[in-house]
Amino acid sequence: MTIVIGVLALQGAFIEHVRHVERCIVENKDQYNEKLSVITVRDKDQLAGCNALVIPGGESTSMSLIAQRTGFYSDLYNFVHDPKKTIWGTCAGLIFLSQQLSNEAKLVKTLDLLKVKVKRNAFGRQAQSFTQTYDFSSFIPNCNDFPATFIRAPVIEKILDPEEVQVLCKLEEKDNSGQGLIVAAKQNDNILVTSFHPELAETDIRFHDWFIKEFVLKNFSRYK
Ligand SMILES: NC(=O)CC[C@H](N)C(=O)O
Repeated sequence: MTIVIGVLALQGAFIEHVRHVERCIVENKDQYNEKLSVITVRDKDQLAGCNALVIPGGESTSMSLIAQRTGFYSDLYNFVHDPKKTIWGTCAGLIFLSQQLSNEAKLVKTLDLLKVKVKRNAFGRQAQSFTQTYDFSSFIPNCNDFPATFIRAPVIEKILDPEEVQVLCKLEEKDNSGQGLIVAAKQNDNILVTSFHPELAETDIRFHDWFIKEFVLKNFSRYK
């Protein structure tokens, strides 16, 4: 049996995720206890064959509109709400998964999964995009120098259910209310979200490797 990781390919930076997962499979296969493959997902049939789904960065309004217009929204909704499935949303993917948006909420019909309130474009416009090295070693072993790219990135403003949602990374910068900016979190043990783009760290596959080991493989063995 092969575990299939799908990357939602309606819009946005999906190919970079596919390449990172492919590299993990080639370079780290000896460390994985199951066979893995990666596919792009554009329809119900492709989704049906997946154990995990990565929702990439891009534009959450477009992603949601395309999903609704193509009739794919309800299949996506059911997939992400199934605890047997493993989910990772980056940037627009995080927005698309969230329950509440604090700004421009009417523009995005979300998948209503992640129990948080999110602020879109929290760092400003495209020109304020940046890449910075962060220490993620509190949740990814030995990963103290990861280049994280933020592009019109959202932040998590509020955790709506602290029992289910755990903050993984909070930046020291503060928002208007003096809160640190939450840029990575997990819900239960099968849902990961990041404001930034680990798939844009050109030669660095540590984040994707950690997602595969910590989320995809563990969640698969939980329901085996
Ligand atoms: N890089 C990104 O995914 C940007 C997200 C975009 N600002 C949105 O609201 O969907």
